[in-house]
Amino acid sequence: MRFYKYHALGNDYLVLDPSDYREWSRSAGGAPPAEQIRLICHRHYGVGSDGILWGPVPQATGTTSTAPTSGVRNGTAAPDRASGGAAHHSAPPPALRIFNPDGSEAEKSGNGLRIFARYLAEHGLVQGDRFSIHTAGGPAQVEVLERSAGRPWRMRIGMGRVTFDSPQIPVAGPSREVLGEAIAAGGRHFSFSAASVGNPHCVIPLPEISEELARQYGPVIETHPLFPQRINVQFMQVIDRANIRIEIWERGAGYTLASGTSSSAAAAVAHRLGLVDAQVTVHMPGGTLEAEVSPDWQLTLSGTVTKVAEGTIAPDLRAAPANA
Ligand SMILES: N[C@H](CCC[C@H](N)C(=O)O)C(=O)O
Repeated sequence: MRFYKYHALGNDYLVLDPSDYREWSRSAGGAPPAEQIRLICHRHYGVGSDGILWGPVPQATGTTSTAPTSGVRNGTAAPDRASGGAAHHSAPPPALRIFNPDGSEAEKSGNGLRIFARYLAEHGLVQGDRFSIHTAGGPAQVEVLERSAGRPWRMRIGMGRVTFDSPQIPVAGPSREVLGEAIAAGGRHFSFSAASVGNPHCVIPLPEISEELARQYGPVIETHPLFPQRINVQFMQVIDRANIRIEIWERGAGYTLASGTSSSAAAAVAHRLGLVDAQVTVHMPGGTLEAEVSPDWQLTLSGTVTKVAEGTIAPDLRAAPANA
């Protein structure tokens, strides 16, 4: 039961390959039980991580569908809008499922995709510097930019098209673009915009932001009734037309040092509100990502991936106390 630990600007993940975990990959859900995910990600009782990258997911036999074999669990069963699981006859792109430390499943992860791309390349599971990875939130295009041995790799990821449409995110209420709306949380009023790059985001522009602000109001907004599938939250400070700074509270993960989909959503909202140009550097506590918004709202992210360690999960971890 091997794990491969990486971080992307301090947002760390464990890659678990289903071929190492037959009991789970052959189970009804085709993935680790939520309780095991919580345990493995636990910072004291487990290996510790901001999430699990479960892949490459075995493709359905017969037609080489590009959709993972089962839908998203505990999260938005986001349809694969890009290919709609259409069958095709070339080898399907490797599929990735993403789990948060609380056991919920996410449709997409920008840092997770960069990390999984490095894992696939290092293990000869893809060829060349350009390939795609299928996620429940749609396919992502990868380009390996730098792969020097023993140093962080740099990758560029096509994150797909951002949408501000309430039904796609989802945000409760009439169908509309969610821009500059009011929300009350924790006794305070904010103006927010919402976006999806496959997973849901609530972006709150403010003149001043801080970790304390994210930790105080993030959890209340994450679970606000406006957001039926919960939501990732970014408090955003616009520095100038080419730089923004965000503090992040992630759905199902809490406070994180960096987030690719959060960077994408924040850059897209800032651009949609006319606050920044199409190329934006996103500054986070863990480091910076370069985001680019195309005229048709396709998001591209570039950033590093650092390998931390690899090892074996001990059998007794799986029997740890229920209150872990
Ligand atoms: N917590 C997120 C998934 C991880 C996103 C983040 N780590 C990234 O790099 O995009 C969600 O439930 O949608």
